[in-house]
Amino acid sequence: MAKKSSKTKKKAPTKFKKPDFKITRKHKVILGSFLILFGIALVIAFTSFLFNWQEDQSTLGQFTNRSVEANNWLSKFGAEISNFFIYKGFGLASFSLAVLTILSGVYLFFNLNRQGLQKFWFWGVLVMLWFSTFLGFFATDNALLGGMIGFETNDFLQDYLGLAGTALFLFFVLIIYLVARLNITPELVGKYFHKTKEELNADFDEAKQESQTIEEENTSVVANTAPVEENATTKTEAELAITFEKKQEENSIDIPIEQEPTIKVEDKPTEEREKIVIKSDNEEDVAMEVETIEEEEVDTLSEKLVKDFGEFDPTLELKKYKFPTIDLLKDYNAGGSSITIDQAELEENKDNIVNTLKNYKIEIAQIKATVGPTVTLYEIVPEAGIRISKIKNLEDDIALSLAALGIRIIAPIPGKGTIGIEVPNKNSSIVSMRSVVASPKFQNAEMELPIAFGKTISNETFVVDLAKMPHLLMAGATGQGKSVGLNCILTSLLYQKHPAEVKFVLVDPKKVELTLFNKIERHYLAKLPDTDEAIITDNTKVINTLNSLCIEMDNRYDLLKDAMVRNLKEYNEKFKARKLNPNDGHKFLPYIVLVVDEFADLIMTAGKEVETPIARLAQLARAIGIHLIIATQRPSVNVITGMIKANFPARIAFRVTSKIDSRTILDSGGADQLIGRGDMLYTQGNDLVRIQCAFVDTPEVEKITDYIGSQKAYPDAHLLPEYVGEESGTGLDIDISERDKLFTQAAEVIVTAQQGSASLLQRKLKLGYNRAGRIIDQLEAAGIVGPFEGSKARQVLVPDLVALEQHLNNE
Ligand SMILES: Nc1ncnc2c1ncn2[C@@H]1O[C@H](COP(=O)(O)OP(=O)(O)OP(=O)(O)O)[C@@H](O)[C@H]1O
Repeated sequence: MAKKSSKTKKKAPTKFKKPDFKITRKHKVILGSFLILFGIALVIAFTSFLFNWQEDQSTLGQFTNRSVEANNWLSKFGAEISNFFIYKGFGLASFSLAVLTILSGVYLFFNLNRQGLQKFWFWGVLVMLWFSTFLGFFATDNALLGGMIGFETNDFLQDYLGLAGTALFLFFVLIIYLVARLNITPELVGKYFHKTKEELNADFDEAKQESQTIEEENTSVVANTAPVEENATTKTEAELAITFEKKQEENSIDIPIEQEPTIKVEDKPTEEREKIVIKSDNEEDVAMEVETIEEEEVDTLSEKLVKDFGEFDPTLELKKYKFPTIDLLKDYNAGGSSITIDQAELEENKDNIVNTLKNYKIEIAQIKATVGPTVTLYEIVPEAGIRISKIKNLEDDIALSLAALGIRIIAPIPGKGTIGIEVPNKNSSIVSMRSVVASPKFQNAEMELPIAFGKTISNETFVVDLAKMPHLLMAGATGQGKSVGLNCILTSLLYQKHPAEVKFVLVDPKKVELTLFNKIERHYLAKLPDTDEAIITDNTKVINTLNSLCIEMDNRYDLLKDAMVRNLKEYNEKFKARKLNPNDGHKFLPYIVLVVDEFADLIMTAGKEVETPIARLAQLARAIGIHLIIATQRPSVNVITGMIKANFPARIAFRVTSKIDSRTILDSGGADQLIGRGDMLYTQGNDLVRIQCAFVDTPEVEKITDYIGSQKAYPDAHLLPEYVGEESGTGLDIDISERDKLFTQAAEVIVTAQQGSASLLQRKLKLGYNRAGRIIDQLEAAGIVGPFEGSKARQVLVPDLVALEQHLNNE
């Protein structure tokens, strides 16, 4: 059974592939009403043409001449169109064209199943041709009967088949129509006559009964047989429906597909139902019909929803939300380019490099400078025969000779075969957040979570996708630009993502760095239920939040599994296309970005309790749209453990104090040679990129958060699932007074869904696993759900909400 229906489902998308343009419900109503009215106009014009066609002959062909008047009720238009269809076309049979037009309008207007209409057209055109040809026999008497087409077709057939042959041919076509379309079979005709005979007999007997009581027996026999026969031939709609249901029961063993007959069939026009009933003698035909209907319904449901309501728009609730404008950000290089090229400085540095290298007997063939915002990269091509390893070994000596802070030697530059020496500029320029946000690279970024970090050494805006990272580790000594870096990340997301699309969970033990984001709590922040502040400053609460995120992760995985998709993007796309039912717990899932400032502090106070959920999230959360950004001042190995490092391929190092720290974070030196103030190295597993982090000052962040905060917000911050620590679990509460606050609500959820599962409560009430489990135990104690049954959901013992209310009142 299942095999057959799945087969039809698979085939459907290719079979019914539609062209690109989309007809919405509105278009259908407009087009439908037009067709209905146009069809009516045709009927009027055709009817009038029958009476006025001779008078109107003279007006034909003078459509543009306004002085010429036609007698047709629709004037010249009516005369022309009727002449075209009736006289030159199909004669009287053209009326069926008008009827078909009206029918098409009705189908569109009421959004009925298109399949039925296709059948109407097919058979309608056939009937029209048949009648037209048939009436062609009499065309010599009256030209209007069959029209030109009817006459010509008839003439053509007669040339080849003769008069009798043509008549027989038409008769054969009539039989095809009666059998294939009206399902009239000899048995049915026989039954009809038989029934008529029976009815006549019955009437006759009844009449007799009134006068002769002796014939009573005879009448009762007839009455017994009558209802059985009645099913096959009575034509009223209600009776036909009942007949079909009866037939359904009888056929249920033979029909090879699973059916949902009542709904599907009720949706079909009466005409369809009638057909099924008459076919009732032929079981296979009944099955085929129902199968086609089912296929149509299943395949087009989401498409139909999308057509009627459009794609689901997650931003609808805050439809008027305005993204922050660029002018909220300060332009630090107002009136000029962000880069100042000092020719003298370039010359001096070049000479310095050439001379220093000469001291080590390294000749240079070529040198090229790329000026960046804070450092200038000198690319050197050494003379032939000089080994790169020699330069690499002399790295420190060269740096010392050049005597400048922040020199970094890259030997060789990956993929280029040259050697790079980065020398800080005497006058570094600030990379403003405004310049990176306004850059086309960021504006046109087709990324899930685009972040504009700043500018590279070649002055290009550096934009990466947080969703691809998928988690970020950030380290740097104090005062080197970490907090600015975090603000830069958050600002980037605020400029690109709607509140419905991304939520932040902010952990800020320093209590001051991220406070400004409190203003956008109800727009962008996520928090635990029953907490006042969304930004977490207390280390113990962090543990609950992290565990809650783990629950959210598990819930999301369940939803993804249910939706049969692999990641959040696919899930949301499917949800937007209305292919997931919100009644099954599906909803649009925003990205969640967890930002932890001062991770070292957290590890020191909470240790393993924090590390475990962080590691778990880092390992598993990438597919379900939870991304972690962790910043720390102290990149020591007991803070950034192997487990954490393994799951954070994307790392940023601001200036650190020692080479060891640089190694801990980047797995290589270099971060100790940075110059600070936002000078950073970024790696996503392979190459190191030196970037000048964009600068966004506190007043700018304040302006942005004020701008967002002043707009209409959601009623509350995004609520994460509740997590109740293990230690606070109290086991089974039999005592009514100790019941959970959400007990009644939970009971209602369980009874409504008739499914006694803790995960349902978790989803619906956003509870932690433990709390949901406890409530289930309480529900069991209260006799609302049955006992634990292994992997199966518990049985719900209360049938509906009314019974539940009674049950609780009686306690
Ligand atoms: N990208 C940048 N461009 C220019 N100046 C910067 C940049 N980033 C930071 N600075 C300068 O460095 C100062 C310190 O930056 P920030 O507050 O981000 O340091 P931090 O690493 O967070 O320090 P701490 O860990 O002590 O909080 C800023 O006040 C600013 O003057």
